[in-house]
Amino acid sequence: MAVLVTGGAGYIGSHMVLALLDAGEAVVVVDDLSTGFRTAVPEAATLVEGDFGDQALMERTFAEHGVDAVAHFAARIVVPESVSDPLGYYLNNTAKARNLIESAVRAGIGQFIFSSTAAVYGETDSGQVTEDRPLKPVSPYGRSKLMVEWMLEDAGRAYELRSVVLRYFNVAGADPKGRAGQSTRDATHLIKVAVQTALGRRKQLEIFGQDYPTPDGTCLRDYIQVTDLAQAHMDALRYLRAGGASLTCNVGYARGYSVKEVVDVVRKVSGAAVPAVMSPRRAGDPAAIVASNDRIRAELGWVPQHDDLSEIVAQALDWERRLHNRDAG
Ligand SMILES: NC(=O)c1ccc[n+]([C@@H]2O[C@H](COP(=O)([O-])OP(=O)(O)OC[C@H]3O[C@@H](n4cnc5c(N)ncnc54)[C@H](O)[C@@H]3O)[C@@H](O)[C@H]2O)c1
Ligand SMILES: O=c1ccn([C@@H]2O[C@H](COP(=O)(O)OP(=O)(O)O[C@H]3O[C@H](CO)[C@H](O)[C@H](O)[C@H]3O)[C@@H](O)[C@H]2O)c(=O)[nH]1
Repeated sequence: MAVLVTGGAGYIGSHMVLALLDAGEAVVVVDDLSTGFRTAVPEAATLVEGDFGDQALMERTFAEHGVDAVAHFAARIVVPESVSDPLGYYLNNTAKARNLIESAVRAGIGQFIFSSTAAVYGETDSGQVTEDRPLKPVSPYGRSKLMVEWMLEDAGRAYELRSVVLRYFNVAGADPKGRAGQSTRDATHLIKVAVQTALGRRKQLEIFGQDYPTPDGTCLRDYIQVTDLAQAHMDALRYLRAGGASLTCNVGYARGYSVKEVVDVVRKVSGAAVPAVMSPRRAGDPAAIVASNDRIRAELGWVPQHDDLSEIVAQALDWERRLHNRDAG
């Protein structure tokens, strides 16, 4: 038995690969290395370099490795890029996911875990978002993911396929043992940008908008640590293998931090000034988005271990230093 991880050379997928290997699972990664890194895949896992939408490749890989479950992470993930290249996003995130689901069904693989996103909700009020909230994504990225949720729902009714859809909130931090972290080139995520600024790799950071209807006028987000997120997938895998029915869950800590609060924590943890300038709002940013996590706790028994913004920032700083030393070396 093996678990197939698409996008396992990327930021979040590589943490899932570590969690699986730590649990003694056999792991096959399929990744085209478009934004991922060969070095992010440990030797104990098999890396197949290729496109997860290539049905011949996937069906061969499923058979060769005795795959019993798929964890599908691979995608394009930059919201503004999805606005300028929607068809590219619908191809990679939606059309190829359709092929992958079909390949899994043909191969008789009935267990599927899908990386969805809080972006499927669109604008919400500042309260906690429950999974049954109406879904009104405001970006092609969010829509490209929501269509995969629908395909899984419909395929689950028609075929022997059960899925857990995990809607991640804002993912941050790194493996506490320092084995993995976010290496994304030209990253746009707030915590990554802020720690790069703290370490002098960027001159300053921009705070996008300070006139939102939030306590300090900057956007509120729910920052979820990447190892806790990987654990949610491990809980989902156990649940599916035990025969659990298809399920959709948020993954977040049910607590929001403003952009200014995040920058202050980065200043405190790094001891650096972190120069920040006020900029206009960024297109497509909802004011506030915070998870309700009652369902994932109840249904999957998920218990977060790293719900501490200072710890998350310290991990991101540590990883950034390692990256720099590696590049410098
Ligand atoms: N980072 C976040 O805050 C966040 C939030 C919500 C949801 N997600 C979702 O989590 C998943 C992983 O995101 P990430 O932050 O690790 O991104 P990432 O860019 O680091 O990882 C994506 C991986 O998929 C690979 N890939 C892309 N297209 C491929 C293809 N056609 N065939 C094979 N491999 C392909 C890339 O090379 C990369 O290794 C994505 O599905 C994303 O939508 C991320
Ligand atoms: O340099 C920066 C970067 C970000 N921000 C602000 O910080 C907040 C968080 O922004 P990120 O870019 O870190 O994350 P997003 O909330 O835009 O989006 C992330 O979380 C979403 C779900 O909530 C999606 O899944 C998406 O893929 C993922 O990138 C936003 O208010 C943004 O405007 C800044 O002010 N300056």
